Amino acid sequence: MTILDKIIADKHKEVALKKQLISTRQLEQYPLFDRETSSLAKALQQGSGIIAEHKRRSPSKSVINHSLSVQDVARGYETAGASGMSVLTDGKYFGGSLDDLLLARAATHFPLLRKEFIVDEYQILEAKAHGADAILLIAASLTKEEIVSFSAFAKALHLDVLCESHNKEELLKSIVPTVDMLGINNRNLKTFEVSIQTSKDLVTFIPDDFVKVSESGISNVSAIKELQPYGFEGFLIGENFMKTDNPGESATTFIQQL
Ligand SMILES: O=C(O)c1ccccc1NCC(=O)[C@H](O)[C@H](O)COP(=O)(O)O
Repeated sequence: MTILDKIIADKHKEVALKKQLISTRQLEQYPLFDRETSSLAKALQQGSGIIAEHKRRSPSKSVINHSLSVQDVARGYETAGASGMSVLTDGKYFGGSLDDLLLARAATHFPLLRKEFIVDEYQILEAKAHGADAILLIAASLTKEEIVSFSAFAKALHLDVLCESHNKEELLKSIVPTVDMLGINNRNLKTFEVSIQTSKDLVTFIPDDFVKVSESGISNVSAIKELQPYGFEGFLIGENFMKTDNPGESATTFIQQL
């Protein structure tokens, strides 16, 4: 069983429990549910292309940073000129929560991605109700039919969709018209090794009408300069910023060098 299998098995149980407490109808009545969203895909094309992540810990790094307030991190990223922010909302493996998303929303106006392991439409409603502009779909844990239906559901709520892959098979099943951004995740989930070569190898299979995003293991500006000629317009960066005392300041220095 891989770490992703474990996370997904837990996620199914978590969603089933939550549904007993808060119905989809109640989620639709949350004040933020009717908020007008902004497009993360467009922001990537028009700005720095950096999606800066809030990430306290992860299966590959037990502690990254637990001492910061999410609203300070969010404000710092927005001021730095990031095109958007990824907010991890998984609690068990990443130390995140939907409250993090809500606080990041309250502190900023730029596009927010709910970074979650989505297995059910319910989580897409939660994303919208807590102020997200975009959701992540992980091809490794979804069927093609689920990618089609979840992305269509998100688009109907005016949320952008980033669908991420680790290999060619996952990428090919992610090529769906209701997906806006196709992400290549550079982290091998069996070994946790990261290599931006994965992005370079797989990008040839991405049609030009999708925004191309490279994710994970980006730790310097030269990686971005290497990836841009391959057509990447989005770059998801977590640990490199979050491991510092001031992620916003780190993002500022990084973006100024682009
Ligand atoms: O980061 C992990 O260890 C991880 C393990 C299992 C599933 C997903 C995982 N990470 C999620 C991400 O995709 C990254 O947080 C994101 O791309 C940023 O990566 P990085 O810049 O390397 O922190």
